[in-house]
Amino acid sequence: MSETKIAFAVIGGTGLTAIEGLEVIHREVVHTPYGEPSGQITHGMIGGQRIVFLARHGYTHNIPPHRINYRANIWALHSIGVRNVVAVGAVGGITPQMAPQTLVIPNQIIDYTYGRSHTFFDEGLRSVTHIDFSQPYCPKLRQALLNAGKQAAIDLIDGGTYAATQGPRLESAAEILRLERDGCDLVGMTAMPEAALAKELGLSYASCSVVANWAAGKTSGEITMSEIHRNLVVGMERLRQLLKVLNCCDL
Ligand SMILES: CSC[C@H]1O[C@H](OP(=O)(O)O)[C@H](O)[C@@H]1O
Ligand code: HPA
Repeated sequence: MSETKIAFAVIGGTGLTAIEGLEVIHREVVHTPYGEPSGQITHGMIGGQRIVFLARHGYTHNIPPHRINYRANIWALHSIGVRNVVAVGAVGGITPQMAPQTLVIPNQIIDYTYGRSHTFFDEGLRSVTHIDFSQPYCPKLRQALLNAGKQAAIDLIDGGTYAATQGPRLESAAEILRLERDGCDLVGMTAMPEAALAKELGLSYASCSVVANWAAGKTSGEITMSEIHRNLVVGMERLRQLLKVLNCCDL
């Protein structure tokens, strides 16, 4: 375990395979009982704070959402002393306020994924353990992110329900209408089981979702990767400014 306290970990997704401006201290290989994480853990400094970074899809973005070893990633972060996890994810916007380039701090999740290794309580002495998941995201860490937004003058949407779909394909327009009827505001493919695994290990976990596109059927025409990447470039720069002032000291 590292000597200096880690203020928080960032799990980066699409559009965030590295944090520009992060002063890298070292990279650490961590093995876990659940297999290998998505890559090495990068230790560094941002805004005068010690943080770690892990690229969820790998540093070359070669692991699709349904094949990510979520258990290894969360276990690895926990094992090196991480207590606060900021999960960054690209999402499609479903409800009208969720326009491309917007940053959202979601407060709820609905899980539509299947076939993923989704729990640490699978076998052994504590196999029958049922964690409370009424608040999937840590309210204190969410508030810290919202405070950072105020401090850095970055508009953030406070709250929203994230639909976690299986992918890797995007959704049909009818699927998005169904998610909307279910009460979802955003759609992405990685919040589950990541959020639940973090909670099983007692980590504070919150997310900053960066809206990359209008979800399927919300505009005419197809969703293109070039549109997604263009919007993520803008959104991720705002995210970087947010991370610089994020204060997790009082959590
Ligand atoms: C069309 S991009 C879809 C891809 O991007 C998101 O990844 P992440 O959540 O890791 O930023 C989404 O969940 C999909 O995996
Ligand atoms: O429209 C989307 N659907 C699912 N995941 C996504 N990640 C970015 N955009 C989307």
